[in-house]
Amino acid sequence: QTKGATNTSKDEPRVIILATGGTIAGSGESSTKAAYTAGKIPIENLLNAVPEMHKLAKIKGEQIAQIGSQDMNIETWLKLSNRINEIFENNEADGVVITHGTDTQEETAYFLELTVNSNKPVVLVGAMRPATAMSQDGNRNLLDAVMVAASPNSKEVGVVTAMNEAVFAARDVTKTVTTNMATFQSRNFGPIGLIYDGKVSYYYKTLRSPEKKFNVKGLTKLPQVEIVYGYADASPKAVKAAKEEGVAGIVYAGMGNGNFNAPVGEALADAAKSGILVCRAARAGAGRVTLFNEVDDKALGFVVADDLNPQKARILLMLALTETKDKAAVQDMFFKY
Ligand SMILES: NC(=O)CC[C@H](N)C(=O)O
Repeated sequence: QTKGATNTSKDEPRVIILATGGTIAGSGESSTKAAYTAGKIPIENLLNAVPEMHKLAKIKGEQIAQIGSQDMNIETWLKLSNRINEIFENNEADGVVITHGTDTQEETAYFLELTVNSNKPVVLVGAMRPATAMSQDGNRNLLDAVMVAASPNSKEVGVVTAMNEAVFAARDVTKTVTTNMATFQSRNFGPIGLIYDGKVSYYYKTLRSPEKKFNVKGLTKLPQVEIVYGYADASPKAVKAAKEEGVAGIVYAGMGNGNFNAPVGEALADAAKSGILVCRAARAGAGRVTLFNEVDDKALGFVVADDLNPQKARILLMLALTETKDKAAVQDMFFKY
C-alpha cells in the first residue's frame, strides 16, 4: 500500500517511490566495515532518512520488493512495469523513482524502457555504500533522484538511472565497477545529463526508444532466453544444453565483434536451424556487434545485438519473442530500439 504522503500544495510535483531493496536500503554492522545485507531498510525509513526531498515534491512510497537485485526476476519486472503504467494512466504521479540494487539495475531500467507506455520520468537509483556506512551515498542519490523525477527539465526523459551526479539513458547504462561509487557508465555514449547543486541539466536524448512499447499486461512469464559466454577454447556444451532445455532464444556473449570458435559456431547454427532465435552480442563492454563481419549471419541464421550488452540483448529478445519469431522483424528491433 501507499505510505507517507506529506505535502499538499496543489502545483507541487508528485513523485511515487517504488522501493525494491539493494544497498540503498542496506544495513551493516559498523560504519567502516564492508560487510552488510542489502534490502533491509523498509521504504518508511527511507522516506524519513532524507527530509530534504519532501521539499521538492509530494512523495509517496510503496514497497514492491525487498531484495538484493541479484535476486531480481521477471515476476517483479512485470509487477513494476504494470504498476508504473497504472500510475501514469491514472495520473497518480508526475514522476516515479525506483530504489534498486545496482547489480541488475541496468536490466530493470531497460525492461521498463521497453514496456512503460509513457515518457514521463522513471528514475532508478541505488547506492554503492550501505545506509549505515560512513560517507554513504544513498541519501544524496535518493535526494537527487527525487529532484530529477520532479524537475521540469525531465518531463519527457523516460526511463533513466540517476546516481553519483549523472543521469544515464536506460538502454545505455551499465555497471562497470564492482565496488566503486562511480560504477554506472555508458561506455559508448556517456551520460545524457549531469546533476549538481540540486539541479539537473540534460545534454543528449536517446533516439532509440520504440514508438510502440511492448505490452506485458496480463503476462506472468516471458519466453526463455539464456546467455552463453564466449572465450578461447570454449566447448559447445552450454549451447547444446540450452537447446536441449528447449529455450526460445540464446544470446551469445561473443569475443570481439561477437565471434565464436568453430565448435560453438556449429552448435549455435544448429540451434538456429532448430528454430531457436540466436543473437550475437559481445563480451567486450563497448561498441557494436555488426552484421556480416567475420560471421555470415544470413547463412547461419543469426541476428546481432548492435550495441546492446548481452544482458540487455536478452531482455529485448525475450520481449521481441512475445510478438514474433521472425528473424528479420527481430533484427529490425535490435537496430531500432
Ligand atoms: N550496490 C548494490 O546495490 C549491490 C547490492 C546488491 N548486490 C544489489 O544489487 O542489490
